Amino acid sequence: MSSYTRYDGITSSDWNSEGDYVSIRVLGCSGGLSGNNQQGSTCIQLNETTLIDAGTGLAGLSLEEMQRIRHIFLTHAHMDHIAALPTFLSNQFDQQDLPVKVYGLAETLTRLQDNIFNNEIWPDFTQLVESEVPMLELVEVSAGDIISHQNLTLELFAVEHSIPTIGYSVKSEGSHFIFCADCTESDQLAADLNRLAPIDILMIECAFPDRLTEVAEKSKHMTPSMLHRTLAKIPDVKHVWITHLKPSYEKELRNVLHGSRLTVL
Ligand SMILES: Nc1ncnc2c1ncn2[C@@H]1O[C@@H]2COP(=O)(O)O[C@H]2[C@H]1O
Repeated sequence: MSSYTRYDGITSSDWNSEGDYVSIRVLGCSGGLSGNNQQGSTCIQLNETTLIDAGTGLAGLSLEEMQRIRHIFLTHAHMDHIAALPTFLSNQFDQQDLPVKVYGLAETLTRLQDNIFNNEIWPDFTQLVESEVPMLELVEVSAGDIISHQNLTLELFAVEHSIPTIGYSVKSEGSHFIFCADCTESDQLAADLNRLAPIDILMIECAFPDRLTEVAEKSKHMTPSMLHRTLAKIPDVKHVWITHLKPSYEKELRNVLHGSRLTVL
């Protein structure tokens, strides 16, 4: 039986009684640098070798666990989703089965190559850097792609955010997990989630309180009202995991985010 494990060790039995879903480990899902509960920013482990995003939550893996990661599917290039990628790659010197494959939209990969792996901020690990094979391979993916990856089927869908961003539907042995990444309310999001349903677990964000609706609209995030309106349109979801709370508003958001199928991570 698979289980869900959160970064702090909470397992599937805390979330649901069925439990027989794809194994997901949420290593981090904060919307920033969280000071209160040590939670890192976005990083979700799908299996022993595969992550979605490489935020500071990645630091929750042991060195040995990090050195087994060979696939990272990125949602977008914002820092809270890639912050740990450069130093994570440095830990791969002399390891087997290189390169690490990092998958993302063309716009995401270009931003990484131009602004991070440019031999100024960090070495260009897509080239040989004192290792026998390059440590990093950038693999372009697109919204609409369906990827068979090990025992998982990943379906990529575009979401509305301030830079090009994709969400991931992850199916495994009859279970279905969706990570919407950073996104704001849109008709397209509701339509895509209904098209992809039924959904066992929907991981979706809520970054700002309603009083900051204007900021949420400008930065393309969700408020509780936006989230509730979205969820009201997608009935076929068993569990909703709410993520990406901005640390400054976390207490305020936790006070208002309640509902029968909702869990705030
Ligand atoms: N117009 C804005 N006003 C205030 N904060 C913003 C604005 N645009 C972006 N941000 C912040 O910058 C952050 C960049 O990463 P995120 O999209 O997770 O969240 C964003 C917001 O916290």
